[in-house]
Amino acid sequence: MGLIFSVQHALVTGLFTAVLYLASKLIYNVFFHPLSRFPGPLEHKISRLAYVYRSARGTLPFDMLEMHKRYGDIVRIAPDELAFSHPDAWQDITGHQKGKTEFSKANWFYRPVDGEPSHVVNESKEQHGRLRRQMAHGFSEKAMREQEPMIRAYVDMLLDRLRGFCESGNPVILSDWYNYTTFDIIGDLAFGEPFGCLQGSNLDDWIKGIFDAGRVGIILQGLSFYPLMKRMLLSMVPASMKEAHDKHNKLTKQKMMRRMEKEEGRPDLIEGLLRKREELSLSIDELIANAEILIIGGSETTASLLSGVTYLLLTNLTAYEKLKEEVRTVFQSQEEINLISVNKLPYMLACLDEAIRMYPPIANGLPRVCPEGGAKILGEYVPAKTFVSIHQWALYRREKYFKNPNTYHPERFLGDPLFADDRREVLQPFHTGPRNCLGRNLAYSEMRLILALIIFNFDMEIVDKARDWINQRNFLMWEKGPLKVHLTRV
Ligand code: HEM
Repeated sequence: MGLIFSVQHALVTGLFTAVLYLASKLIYNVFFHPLSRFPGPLEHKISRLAYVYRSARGTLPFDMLEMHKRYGDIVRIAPDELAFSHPDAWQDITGHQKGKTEFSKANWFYRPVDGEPSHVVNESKEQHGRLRRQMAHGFSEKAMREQEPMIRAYVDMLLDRLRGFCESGNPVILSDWYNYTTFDIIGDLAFGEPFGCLQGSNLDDWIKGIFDAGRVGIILQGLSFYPLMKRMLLSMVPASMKEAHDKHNKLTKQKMMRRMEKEEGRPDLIEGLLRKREELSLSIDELIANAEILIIGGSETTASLLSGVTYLLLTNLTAYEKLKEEVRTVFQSQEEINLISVNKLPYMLACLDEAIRMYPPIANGLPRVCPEGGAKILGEYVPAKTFVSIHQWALYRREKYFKNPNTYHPERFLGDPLFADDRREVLQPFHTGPRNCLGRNLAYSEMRLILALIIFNFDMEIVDKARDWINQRNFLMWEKGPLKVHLTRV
């Protein structure tokens, strides 16, 4: 009897203490936390759960727009995180800090699994600088000129495969074919060999492994705030998943070994790191991690945008007709179209920029950490260690920065007076500052080459069922459905 009473007593006391702790934490977060003066929805101020829930549901970009509309340019989206939606936020958070400490990247987001090898995107400041300098060689103008024949060969293969569909009369899932092309190109540039996607008309298993890992990554990011639960779940990972992971790693290692056996001086994106491997103390796993991040960052982003621009053109026929006219007037044969000559297509560039605005490949915020001593962002003092982010999709859909933000108007990038008050400097899809995208020029060149050649060679019509294709959820990447298009040879 006495024992039962003691156990009951201990349970009640434990429960009471837990409830008291939680209640005081909630009250502290709302009223006494250093961020309590910033506005935001109550459920976001009290705990991280609301943010995790919106990310896991895939609606974070759209929810962020609603929150910024309601609470303004600065919103408290978690007890320890602020989201900013203003052109100046780019410089304040991601820009060069001129004599001040830079914002670092948030570990919970960039390193969701402890002990995984680092790469250029999640490295600490010093090693990042060294890696970036080396990798930059592969992104130079000279390197890109040398890479062009290889890139062109894959684009020609894409065109050949698409011609086949014209003959069959069936619609083609263009979103898949863009993915096949960009994966094959980046496979060759990062590992020295394509994935065979264009050849086999499907995504290689190795790539599927990367996508699966991405999905798991989102869950692990959210769980970083609940370490106990994370440890528990990680200990329950089924053997089959571990085996798949090991198989993926083995295949990747073989790929990297094959690349290392290739000739020295290959003009690709990994050569710079291989050349200085010892100086940079790069293990084979770190080399692989860098090649993998190039694959993820350099293919899905570009393929998404190509799908996005195609969808937006085929559902905005005035813009589509104008673009056709431009491409088919400037060029008389497809041999004239190359990485340099695509610069003669200003309307196409505007079409791409407007598509990036409406369908940015990286739609959510990539969280940074406020440095020691805190920082001023948009004139407000933000304490050290606060997570801060800029959510691109929400930023680009605000009326205060873009007139008619929900409709497709490439003209806003061509000086049309109707859009004179647009704040175009707000559009920074490749970020700004010392950690901005290294592949920006490559991405633009690749997208312009592919789009110009497709527009030159085919007339396109979207299949009716694909008309609401753009209504997608977002899990760091867009959950793209099949973009079905009828193609006719010109
Ligand atoms: C439309 C296409 C693309 C978009 C929108 C895009 C966007 C971005 C963004 C926002 C970042 C910053 C990431 C962060 O701060 O965590 C980034 C970094 C990076 N991107 Fe891209 N990217 C694109 C295409 C590419 C391509 C084609 C490559 C190369 C194959 C590439 C390589 C990189 C690399 C290496 C970094 C890391 C740079 C550093 O940390 O110093 N990207 N990209």
